[in-house]
Amino acid sequence: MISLRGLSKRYGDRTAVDDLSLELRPGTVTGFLGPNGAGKSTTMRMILGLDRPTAGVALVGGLPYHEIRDPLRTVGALLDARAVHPGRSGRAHLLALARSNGIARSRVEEVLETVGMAGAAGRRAGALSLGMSQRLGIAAALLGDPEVLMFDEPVNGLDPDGVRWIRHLMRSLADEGRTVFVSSHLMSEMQLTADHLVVIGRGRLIMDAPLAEVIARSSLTAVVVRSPHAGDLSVRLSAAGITVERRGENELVATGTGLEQVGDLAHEAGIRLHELSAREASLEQAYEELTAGSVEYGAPRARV
Ligand SMILES: Nc1ncnc2c1ncn2[C@@H]1O[C@H](COP(=O)(O)OP(=O)(O)OP(=O)(O)O)[C@@H](O)[C@H]1O
Repeated sequence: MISLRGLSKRYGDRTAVDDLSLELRPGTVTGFLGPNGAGKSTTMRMILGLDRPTAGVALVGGLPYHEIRDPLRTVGALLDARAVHPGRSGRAHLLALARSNGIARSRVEEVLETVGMAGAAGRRAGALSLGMSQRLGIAAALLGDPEVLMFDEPVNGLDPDGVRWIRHLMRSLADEGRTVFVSSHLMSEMQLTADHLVVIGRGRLIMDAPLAEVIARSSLTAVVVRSPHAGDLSVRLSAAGITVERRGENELVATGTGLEQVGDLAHEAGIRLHELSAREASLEQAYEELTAGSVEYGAPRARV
Protein backbone atom coordinates (compact mmCIF):
# COMPACT_ATOMS: atom_id res chain seq x y z
CA MET A 1 0.00 0.00 0.00
CA ILE A 2 1.29 3.48 -0.90
CA SER A 3 -0.34 6.54 0.69
CA LEU A 4 0.30 10.10 -0.36
CA ARG A 5 -1.00 12.83 1.92
CA GLY A 6 -0.80 16.41 0.78
CA LEU A 7 2.45 15.54 -1.00
CA SER A 8 4.09 18.62 -2.51
CA LYS A 9 7.48 19.50 -3.96
CA ARG A 10 8.74 22.91 -4.98
CA TYR A 11 12.02 23.61 -6.73
CA GLY A 12 12.61 27.31 -6.17
CA ASP A 13 9.45 29.00 -7.40
CA ARG A 14 8.45 25.99 -9.51
CA THR A 15 5.85 23.62 -8.07
CA ALA A 16 6.60 20.14 -9.41
CA VAL A 17 4.07 18.27 -7.24
CA ASP A 18 1.10 20.05 -5.74
CA ASP A 19 -0.84 18.64 -2.78
CA LEU A 20 -1.28 15.06 -4.00
CA SER A 21 -3.37 12.79 -1.79
CA LEU A 22 -4.16 9.23 -2.81
CA GLU A 23 -3.99 5.59 -1.82
CA LEU A 24 -2.58 2.88 -4.08
CA ARG A 25 -4.00 -0.50 -3.28
CA PRO A 26 -2.54 -4.01 -3.24
CA GLY A 27 -3.60 -6.44 -5.94
CA THR A 28 -3.88 -3.60 -8.43
CA VAL A 29 -1.81 -2.24 -11.29
CA THR A 30 -2.15 1.53 -11.01
CA GLY A 31 -1.08 3.45 -14.11
CA PHE A 32 0.47 6.85 -13.43
CA LEU A 33 -0.20 9.20 -16.32
CA GLY A 34 0.48 12.82 -17.10
CA PRO A 35 2.11 15.02 -19.71
CA ASN A 36 5.88 15.63 -19.71
CA GLY A 37 6.88 17.58 -16.64
CA ALA A 38 3.62 16.75 -14.80
CA GLY A 39 5.54 15.54 -11.75
CA LYS A 40 5.38 11.74 -12.08
CA SER A 41 9.09 11.04 -11.57
CA THR A 42 9.29 13.57 -8.75
CA THR A 43 6.38 11.84 -7.00
CA MET A 44 8.06 8.44 -7.39
CA ARG A 45 11.36 9.81 -6.14
CA MET A 46 9.65 11.16 -3.02
CA ILE A 47 7.99 7.80 -2.35
CA LEU A 48 11.46 6.24 -2.52
CA GLY A 49 13.01 8.83 -0.23
CA LEU A 50 15.23 10.18 -3.03
CA ASP A 51 13.64 13.62 -2.85
CA ARG A 52 12.36 15.34 0.26
CA PRO A 53 8.77 16.65 0.10
CA THR A 54 8.31 20.38 0.65
CA ALA A 55 5.05 19.48 2.38
CA GLY A 56 3.02 16.36 3.07
CA VAL A 57 4.15 12.76 3.31
CA ALA A 58 4.57 9.67 1.14
CA LEU A 59 4.13 6.40 3.05
CA VAL A 60 4.85 2.84 2.03
CA GLY A 61 3.08 0.31 4.23
CA GLY A 62 2.35 3.17 6.64
CA LEU A 63 5.94 4.42 6.96
CA PRO A 64 8.02 7.08 5.23
CA TYR A 65 10.77 5.39 3.19
CA HIS A 66 13.61 6.33 5.56
CA GLU A 67 11.82 4.62 8.47
CA ILE A 68 11.35 1.31 6.64
CA ARG A 69 13.62 -1.23 8.30
CA ASP A 70 14.15 -3.44 5.26
CA PRO A 71 13.55 -1.14 2.28
CA LEU A 72 14.43 -3.56 -0.54
CA ARG A 73 12.08 -6.18 0.91
CA THR A 74 9.30 -3.62 1.19
CA VAL A 75 9.48 -1.66 -2.03
CA GLY A 76 11.27 -2.38 -5.29
CA ALA A 77 11.66 0.19 -8.02
CA LEU A 78 12.92 0.74 -11.51
CA LEU A 79 13.45 4.45 -12.08
CA ASP A 80 16.39 4.62 -14.45
CA ALA A 81 17.51 1.42 -16.13
CA ARG A 82 20.93 2.89 -17.01
CA ALA A 83 21.78 3.77 -13.41
CA VAL A 84 24.06 0.74 -13.02
CA HIS A 85 27.86 0.72 -12.90
CA PRO A 86 28.67 0.09 -16.60
CA GLY A 87 31.77 -2.02 -15.89
CA ARG A 88 29.95 -4.48 -13.63
CA SER A 89 28.14 -7.52 -14.90
CA GLY A 90 24.41 -7.76 -14.31
CA ARG A 91 24.95 -10.66 -11.93
CA ALA A 92 27.66 -8.80 -9.96
CA HIS A 93 25.34 -5.80 -9.65
CA LEU A 94 22.56 -7.96 -8.24
CA LEU A 95 24.92 -9.88 -5.96
CA ALA A 96 26.21 -6.61 -4.48
CA LEU A 97 22.65 -5.44 -3.89
CA ALA A 98 21.71 -8.77 -2.34
CA ARG A 99 24.76 -8.80 -0.06
CA SER A 100 24.20 -5.28 1.26
CA ASN A 101 20.54 -6.07 1.97
CA GLY A 102 20.95 -9.47 3.59
CA ILE A 103 19.33 -11.31 0.68
CA ALA A 104 20.43 -14.87 -0.19
CA ARG A 105 22.65 -15.36 -3.29
CA SER A 106 20.19 -17.94 -4.60
CA ARG A 107 17.60 -15.18 -4.99
CA VAL A 108 19.86 -13.49 -7.58
CA GLU A 109 19.66 -16.52 -9.86
CA GLU A 110 15.90 -16.69 -9.28
CA VAL A 111 15.25 -13.11 -10.38
CA LEU A 112 17.64 -13.43 -13.33
CA GLU A 113 15.54 -16.38 -14.41
CA THR A 114 12.28 -14.46 -13.87
CA VAL A 115 13.38 -11.59 -16.12
CA GLY A 116 14.77 -13.94 -18.75
CA MET A 117 18.38 -12.81 -18.62
CA ALA A 118 20.14 -15.72 -16.97
CA GLY A 119 22.12 -16.18 -20.20
CA ALA A 120 23.24 -12.54 -20.37
CA ALA A 121 23.95 -12.03 -16.66
CA GLY A 122 27.72 -12.22 -17.14
CA ARG A 123 27.83 -9.32 -19.60
CA ARG A 124 28.99 -5.86 -18.55
CA ALA A 125 25.98 -3.68 -17.74
CA GLY A 126 27.39 -0.99 -20.04
CA ALA A 127 27.23 -3.40 -22.99
CA LEU A 128 23.58 -4.38 -22.49
CA SER A 129 20.88 -3.27 -24.90
CA LEU A 130 18.22 -0.96 -23.50
CA GLY A 131 15.79 -3.87 -23.31
CA MET A 132 18.28 -5.97 -21.34
CA SER A 133 19.05 -3.01 -19.04
CA GLN A 134 15.34 -2.68 -18.33
CA ARG A 135 15.21 -6.38 -17.46
CA LEU A 136 18.21 -6.00 -15.16
CA GLY A 137 16.54 -3.01 -13.47
CA ILE A 138 13.39 -5.05 -12.97
CA ALA A 139 15.42 -7.95 -11.56
CA ALA A 140 16.87 -5.53 -9.01
CA ALA A 141 13.37 -4.31 -8.12
CA LEU A 142 12.19 -7.89 -7.57
CA LEU A 143 15.25 -8.97 -5.58
CA GLY A 144 13.76 -8.42 -2.11
CA ASP A 145 10.40 -9.97 -3.11
CA PRO A 146 8.69 -6.70 -2.07
CA GLU A 147 4.98 -6.03 -1.62
CA VAL A 148 5.20 -2.73 -3.47
CA LEU A 149 6.71 -2.24 -6.92
CA MET A 150 7.19 0.99 -8.82
CA PHE A 151 8.27 1.31 -12.42
CA ASP A 152 8.97 4.61 -14.17
CA GLU A 153 8.43 4.17 -17.92
CA PRO A 154 9.37 0.48 -17.92
CA VAL A 155 8.51 -0.11 -21.58
CA ASN A 156 10.59 2.77 -22.93
CA GLY A 157 12.59 1.53 -25.86
CA LEU A 158 11.39 -2.07 -25.67
CA ASP A 159 10.44 -4.15 -28.69
CA PRO A 160 6.90 -5.60 -28.87
CA ASP A 161 8.04 -8.84 -27.21
CA GLY A 162 9.55 -6.93 -24.31
CA VAL A 163 6.45 -4.75 -23.99
CA ARG A 164 4.24 -7.85 -23.82
CA TRP A 165 6.56 -9.43 -21.29
CA ILE A 166 6.37 -6.38 -19.00
CA ARG A 167 2.58 -6.33 -19.32
CA HIS A 168 2.31 -9.93 -18.17
CA LEU A 169 4.83 -9.39 -15.39
CA MET A 170 2.88 -6.40 -13.98
CA ARG A 171 -0.33 -8.38 -14.14
CA SER A 172 1.09 -11.40 -12.35
CA LEU A 173 2.74 -9.23 -9.66
CA ALA A 174 -0.63 -7.60 -8.96
CA ASP A 175 -2.38 -10.97 -9.05
CA GLU A 176 0.01 -12.11 -6.32
CA GLY A 177 -1.46 -9.30 -4.21
CA ARG A 178 1.28 -6.70 -4.67
CA THR A 179 0.84 -2.98 -5.16
CA VAL A 180 2.13 -2.10 -8.64
CA PHE A 181 2.58 1.56 -9.59
CA VAL A 182 3.74 2.22 -13.14
CA SER A 183 4.17 5.40 -15.14
CA SER A 184 3.90 5.42 -18.90
CA HIS A 185 3.17 7.60 -21.90
CA LEU A 186 1.97 4.61 -23.90
CA MET A 187 -1.81 4.82 -23.55
CA SER A 188 -2.61 1.74 -25.60
CA GLU A 189 -0.32 -0.26 -23.32
CA MET A 190 -1.77 1.23 -20.15
CA GLN A 191 -5.26 0.40 -21.36
CA LEU A 192 -4.20 -3.25 -21.55
CA THR A 193 -2.26 -3.30 -18.28
CA ALA A 194 -3.77 -1.00 -15.66
CA ASP A 195 -6.81 -1.60 -13.43
CA HIS A 196 -6.70 1.83 -11.93
CA LEU A 197 -5.38 5.19 -13.13
CA VAL A 198 -3.92 8.23 -11.48
CA VAL A 199 -3.65 11.17 -13.87
CA ILE A 200 -1.76 14.33 -12.93
CA GLY A 201 -1.10 17.59 -14.75
CA ARG A 202 1.19 20.40 -13.59
CA GLY A 203 1.71 18.50 -10.36
CA ARG A 204 -1.99 18.36 -9.48
CA LEU A 205 -4.32 15.40 -9.32
CA ILE A 206 -6.69 15.31 -12.30
CA MET A 207 -8.17 11.84 -11.89
CA ASP A 208 -7.92 8.89 -9.52
CA ALA A 209 -10.34 6.23 -10.75
CA PRO A 210 -10.66 2.73 -12.16
CA LEU A 211 -9.69 2.46 -15.84
CA ALA A 212 -13.27 1.56 -16.80
CA GLU A 213 -14.57 4.70 -15.14
CA VAL A 214 -12.04 6.96 -16.88
CA ILE A 215 -13.16 5.54 -20.22
CA ALA A 216 -16.86 5.69 -19.34
CA ARG A 217 -16.54 9.37 -18.38
CA SER A 218 -15.08 10.35 -21.75
CA SER A 219 -17.40 12.32 -23.98
CA LEU A 220 -16.41 9.92 -26.75
CA THR A 221 -17.93 6.98 -24.92
CA ALA A 222 -21.51 6.91 -26.13
CA VAL A 223 -24.55 4.88 -27.06
CA VAL A 224 -25.34 4.73 -30.78
CA VAL A 225 -28.99 4.14 -31.67
CA ARG A 226 -30.66 3.70 -35.05
CA SER A 227 -34.40 3.88 -35.27
CA PRO A 228 -36.99 4.77 -37.91
CA HIS A 229 -38.37 7.12 -35.22
CA ALA A 230 -35.11 8.78 -34.25
CA GLY A 231 -36.79 12.19 -33.87
CA ASP A 232 -39.31 10.93 -31.30
CA LEU A 233 -36.65 8.97 -29.47
CA SER A 234 -34.41 12.04 -29.35
CA VAL A 235 -37.19 13.98 -27.59
CA ARG A 236 -37.72 11.15 -25.05
CA LEU A 237 -34.00 10.85 -24.29
CA SER A 238 -33.54 14.62 -23.92
CA ALA A 239 -36.52 14.73 -21.55
CA ALA A 240 -34.71 12.14 -19.41
CA GLY A 241 -31.69 14.46 -19.19
CA ILE A 242 -29.55 12.56 -21.71
CA THR A 243 -27.37 14.49 -24.15
CA VAL A 244 -28.35 13.45 -27.65
CA GLU A 245 -26.83 14.28 -30.99
CA ARG A 246 -28.77 13.56 -34.18
CA ARG A 247 -26.76 11.95 -36.96
CA GLY A 248 -28.68 11.90 -40.19
CA GLU A 249 -32.26 10.72 -40.57
CA ASN A 250 -32.24 7.60 -38.38
CA GLU A 251 -29.24 7.76 -36.08
CA LEU A 252 -28.65 9.23 -32.62
CA VAL A 253 -25.54 9.37 -30.43
CA ALA A 254 -26.34 9.60 -26.72
CA THR A 255 -23.74 10.44 -24.04
CA GLY A 256 -23.83 10.25 -20.26
CA THR A 257 -26.00 7.14 -20.35
CA GLY A 258 -25.85 3.39 -20.94
CA LEU A 259 -27.34 0.80 -23.24
CA GLU A 260 -29.89 -0.30 -20.63
CA GLN A 261 -31.32 3.17 -20.01
CA VAL A 262 -31.64 3.99 -23.70
CA GLY A 263 -33.16 0.58 -24.42
CA ASP A 264 -35.65 0.92 -21.55
CA LEU A 265 -36.71 4.43 -22.54
CA ALA A 266 -37.27 3.34 -26.15
CA HIS A 267 -39.26 0.34 -24.97
CA GLU A 268 -41.45 2.47 -22.66
CA ALA A 269 -42.18 4.82 -25.56
CA GLY A 270 -42.94 1.90 -27.89
CA ILE A 271 -40.19 3.01 -30.28
CA ARG A 272 -38.66 0.34 -32.53
CA LEU A 273 -34.86 0.17 -32.65
CA HIS A 274 -32.72 -1.07 -35.52
CA GLU A 275 -29.45 -0.72 -33.64
CA LEU A 276 -28.41 -0.17 -30.04
CA SER A 277 -24.66 -0.30 -29.53
CA ALA A 278 -21.96 1.01 -27.25
CA ARG A 279 -19.11 3.13 -28.57
CA GLU A 280 -16.16 3.15 -26.21
CA ALA A 281 -13.49 5.83 -26.13
CA SER A 282 -9.89 4.65 -26.16
CA LEU A 283 -7.78 5.55 -23.15
CA GLU A 284 -5.78 7.78 -25.48
CA GLN A 285 -8.91 9.80 -26.27
CA ALA A 286 -10.05 9.93 -22.64
CA TYR A 287 -6.55 10.99 -21.57
CA GLU A 288 -6.39 13.76 -24.19
CA GLU A 289 -9.62 15.22 -22.91
CA LEU A 290 -8.49 15.02 -19.29
CA THR A 291 -5.12 16.64 -19.83
CA ALA A 292 -6.01 19.15 -22.55
CA GLY A 293 -5.40 22.05 -20.17
CA SER A 294 -2.26 20.68 -18.56
CA VAL A 295 0.16 20.10 -21.41
CA GLU A 296 3.23 22.24 -20.83
CA TYR A 297 5.62 21.02 -23.47
CA GLY A 298 3.85 20.07 -26.64
CA ALA A 299 3.01 20.99 -30.17
CA PRO A 300 -0.54 22.25 -30.69
CA ARG A 301 -2.91 19.33 -31.08
CA ALA A 302 -4.15 18.59 -34.56
CA ARG A 303 -7.90 18.77 -34.94
CA VAL A 304 -9.41 15.50 -36.13
N1 LIG B 1 15.97 18.59 -9.58
C1 LIG B 1 15.10 19.46 -10.13
N2 LIG B 1 15.33 20.80 -10.08
C2 LIG B 1 14.46 21.68 -10.61
N3 LIG B 1 13.31 21.34 -11.24
C3 LIG B 1 13.03 20.03 -11.32
C4 LIG B 1 13.90 19.01 -10.79
N4 LIG B 1 13.34 17.80 -11.03
C5 LIG B 1 12.19 18.04 -11.69
N5 LIG B 1 12.00 19.37 -11.86
C6 LIG B 1 10.84 20.00 -12.52
O1 LIG B 1 9.69 19.48 -11.90
C7 LIG B 1 8.65 19.27 -12.86
C8 LIG B 1 8.20 17.82 -12.82
O2 LIG B 1 9.20 16.99 -13.36
P1 LIG B 1 9.08 15.40 -13.43
O3 LIG B 1 10.35 14.89 -14.03
O4 LIG B 1 8.69 14.89 -12.10
O5 LIG B 1 7.89 15.20 -14.44
P2 LIG B 1 7.41 13.87 -15.20
O6 LIG B 1 5.93 13.85 -15.10
O7 LIG B 1 8.15 12.70 -14.68
O8 LIG B 1 7.85 14.18 -16.69
P3 LIG B 1 8.25 13.16 -17.89
O9 LIG B 1 6.97 12.54 -18.35
O10 LIG B 1 8.80 14.12 -18.91
O11 LIG B 1 9.25 12.21 -17.35
C9 LIG B 1 9.23 19.69 -14.21
O12 LIG B 1 8.83 21.00 -14.48
C10 LIG B 1 10.72 19.61 -13.99
O13 LIG B 1 11.38 20.53 -14.81
